[in-house]
Amino acid sequence: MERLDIQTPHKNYPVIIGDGLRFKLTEFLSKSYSAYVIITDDHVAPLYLEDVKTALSFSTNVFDFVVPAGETAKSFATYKRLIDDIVALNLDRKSCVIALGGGVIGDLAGFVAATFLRGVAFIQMPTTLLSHDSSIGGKVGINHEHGKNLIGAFYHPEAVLYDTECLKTLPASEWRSGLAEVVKHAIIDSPELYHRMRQEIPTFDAIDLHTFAPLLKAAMAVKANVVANDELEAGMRKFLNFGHTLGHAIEKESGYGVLSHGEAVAIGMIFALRLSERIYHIALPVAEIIAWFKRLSLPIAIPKGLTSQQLLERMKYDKKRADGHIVFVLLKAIGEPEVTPVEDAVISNLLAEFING
Ligand SMILES: O=C(O)C(=O)C[C@@H](O)[C@H](O)[C@H](O)COP(=O)(O)O
Repeated sequence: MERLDIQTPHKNYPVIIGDGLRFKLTEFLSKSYSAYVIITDDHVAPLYLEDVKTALSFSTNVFDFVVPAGETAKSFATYKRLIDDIVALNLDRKSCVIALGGGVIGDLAGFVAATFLRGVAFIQMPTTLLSHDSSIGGKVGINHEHGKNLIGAFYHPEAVLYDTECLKTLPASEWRSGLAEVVKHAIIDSPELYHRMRQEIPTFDAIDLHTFAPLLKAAMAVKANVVANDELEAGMRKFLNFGHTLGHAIEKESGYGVLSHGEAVAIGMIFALRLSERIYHIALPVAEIIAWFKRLSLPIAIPKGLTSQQLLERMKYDKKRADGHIVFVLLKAIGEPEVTPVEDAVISNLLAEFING
């Protein structure tokens, strides 16, 4: 079992990583709660919900809510349904929400926890590779018709319990999605971690959980360190958004679920690398990264049918925008991200080239 400690000005909490944590969940609860509300989805529920309920069987107040799997669950409609059902239970403020699932469930359940009775305790139990990222740092929320994650809060969990046994049942598409964020953490962190990952995960087929586990922990440590230094995204936390400015626009414009979050971020990273070269007049190892992404089965091109105008307009809703400009996380070198406003015309020209070539 491994442990990372997240320390922020507002909250300290542990991230526990290990096999079979769902069976011993109570060992990691720092206190008991008046009720437990498990929120999960219809892919995860048949696999792991009963295990978690069994671990909580000492309590007579355990409730579970199962939502449809996928990004579309991060909606006002699903949020309202959950809040209506939870309010009807007449629970008190000593209740605890448990998010059992991937990034969508963590964001949605976390937003329910942050807003029900102005905030109740919340535990993240990530079950996917992607949620190595989203479960840490307290970003919770839902999507809006204008874009991803536009409604939300910073609301930390009491603990993150990452049962790595759940990764064994993940489909390949979920592995790809999570892999993109693992790789992102290396690219923004340091040449050392980037080279280590390139060597140790040369291809998608070469991944085995045993050798991958230390890399996953290294990616989580990058995230933990950034969050500890900039809890509310006033500065360096924006670096974690590398690839997301275009990635979120692609996800939204192609229709949630067509590409996974990680796949859209992979394309966004390639675009941000090209934009970095253009704006800073530097050479980055873009060809090397493209070749690596291809071996990892990650997409590198904008899906057919999307136009530069459409993506530009969508990016205008990005949360990083400032003073009328779309803001990108660019790279001066591997491990040297920088937050930079970019003129619409520059984005638009490169998008057109990216789409056509
Ligand atoms: O935790 C963060 O900060 C991140 O930006 C991590 C991202 O990888 C993650 O996808 C996040 O949900 C995006 O946040 P948003 O603020 O752009 O909605």
